[in-house]
Amino acid sequence: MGRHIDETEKRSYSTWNNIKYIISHSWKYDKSLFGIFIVFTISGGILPFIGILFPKYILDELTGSQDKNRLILLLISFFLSSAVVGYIVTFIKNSYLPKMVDIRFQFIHMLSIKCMTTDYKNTEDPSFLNSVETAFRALQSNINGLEGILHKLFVLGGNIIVLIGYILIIGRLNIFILLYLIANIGIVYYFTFSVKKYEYNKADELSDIDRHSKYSYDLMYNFAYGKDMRIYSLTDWIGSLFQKFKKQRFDIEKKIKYKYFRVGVSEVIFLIIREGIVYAYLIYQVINNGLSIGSFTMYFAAVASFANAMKVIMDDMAHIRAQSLYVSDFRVFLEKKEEKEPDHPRPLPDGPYEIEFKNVTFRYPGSEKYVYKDISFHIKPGQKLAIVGHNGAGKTTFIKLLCRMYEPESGEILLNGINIQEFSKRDYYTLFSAVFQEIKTLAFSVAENIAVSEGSLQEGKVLWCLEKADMKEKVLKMRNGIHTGMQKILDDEGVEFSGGETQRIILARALYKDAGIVILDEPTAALDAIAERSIYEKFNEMVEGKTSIFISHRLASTSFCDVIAMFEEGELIEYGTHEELLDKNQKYAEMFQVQAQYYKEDEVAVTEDVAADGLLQYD
Ligand SMILES: Nc1ncnc2c1ncn2[C@@H]1O[C@H](COP(=O)(O)OP(=O)(O)OP(=O)(O)O)[C@@H](O)[C@H]1O
Repeated sequence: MGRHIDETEKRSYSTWNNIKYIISHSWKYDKSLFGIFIVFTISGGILPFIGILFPKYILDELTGSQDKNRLILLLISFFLSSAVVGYIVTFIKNSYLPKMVDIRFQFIHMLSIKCMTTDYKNTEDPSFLNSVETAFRALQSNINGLEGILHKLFVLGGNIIVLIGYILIIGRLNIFILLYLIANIGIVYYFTFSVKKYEYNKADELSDIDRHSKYSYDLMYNFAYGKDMRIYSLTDWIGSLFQKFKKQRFDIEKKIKYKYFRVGVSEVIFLIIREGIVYAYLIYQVINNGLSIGSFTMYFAAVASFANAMKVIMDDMAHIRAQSLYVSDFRVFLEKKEEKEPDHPRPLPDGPYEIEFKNVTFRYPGSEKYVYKDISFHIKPGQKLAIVGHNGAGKTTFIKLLCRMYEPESGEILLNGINIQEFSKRDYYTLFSAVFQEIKTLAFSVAENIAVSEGSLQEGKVLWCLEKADMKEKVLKMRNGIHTGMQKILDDEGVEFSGGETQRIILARALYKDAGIVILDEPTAALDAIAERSIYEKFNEMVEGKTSIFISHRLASTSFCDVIAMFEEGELIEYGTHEELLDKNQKYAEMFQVQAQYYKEDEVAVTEDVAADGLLQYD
């Protein structure tokens, strides 16, 4: 049995651990960044001192011996060194930015792969969907999240060198002034971090709001809902929902910004007190203790810059700590446990395939209600099974379990006698050609849509499948034949097929895959009765020898199957051939008669003996 994800297990990583994680991945992606980092750190560390030390010596020279040669040498060295080092710093800044974006995209790729490969059940789980939003927060901007940390780490080295330099300079002046400055700035740092922490704590709430607001936003631009929007006057309702979510977001952001504003005000007050005291001390030293003007200027600049350097480092560290929380969410998401794959997966058996549900009990995660309680049945190799039943009877759930989208709570599903969980999922999926209820085509060409599951596109095979799905003629008449784009999202000249035509393309895709087990979950719902019959006749021929499962509400279309299973409220209530079930004259027969009546009323003649033969005929 696979293990369900425990959504309550929200772990977190320390900031240091996240830093190591980011550095080790960045090293893997782009080693040159580290060489750039060393040069940048050294140049960035030297640059501010050029601006502090040279003016001191120039001023001392001017107020002292006034040696012209020495003054010229000092001035030339000052301008040359600031130009060269300044140029290196600017050049490197411009060259590392695109590299960091590239690294962020590598992490986005990791997230995308996780989203595309996670257990299917997660995609129907709201808490999982929320955690996707939260994880993405670590990747959606240059200045925050993962890339934000990388930027800060990049400048942190240079800033630390600068800070050490200032500590040495100010420490020479007075150790207590130094300690006072450190304490004062430390308090401001504490305020800043607490607001950042508050902002992070609101992230889950914001994720939830964003998910709702994104959904209503997407609806407004999704023209597939165009008819419903107009007929059911959904416009105002969806518009107001979007406004409501935007307002909720705005209110939270307003609170966060207000907290930042308050921190900003207290920062200014602390700054005035801090610098006022230190500058008063410096002036006192000049007047009473003979501090030279050159030294005064140097200390003055060092104190002003020290506070700034320390604030920058503190802010950067607060930023790294706060953003590290998002990185933790990202990592926790990536590490979310998936259903355990077997350590030594069994090789797939050869077809034809026999399927057995053995005492299967199942309910959806988080749901009280059982969809199946202890159901057992058997599909023989190469047999065509039809599953029928009212809405919500559990037909699609049967397919989800068979395709390993969910695991049974108890019981087993066997393929040729082997529990399906003993195969790797990747291998197992290759066994199925499936057409699901929700028709999803891609905005690529007809041929790509059909051959998408295979590595190579064989045009002849595509045409053959289109012919079987009764679409060849129509597609070949289009401007670019099988290379015509579907939908207009990526191709202005893309075609919009009708519901029935799209369904045929999807059927062609299932034929193209030519897998050992065929699943059709209401594949012909959008087809008219005659088209449906024609498709089924062809499919009947195509699935010969393959194990196939058909789900349909139209009993006429399932009656050609070898055996029929009727579900009701998660129980298998009837099982047998079409004729056997008609003879039994119970629920299946009743449903069949009602539908036959419906067709008759629609002036579609149903020939009794053909119906008994298993196929409804329409004149
Ligand atoms: N993702 C889900 N989470 C929770 N319950 C679900 C989920 N999907 C389906 N159900 C419930 O499981 C039961 C069986 O649903 P299922 O989709 O298998 O029915 P069905 O027979 O295929 O219905 P229909 O003919 O309408 O397609 C229903 O009560 C449904 O509400």
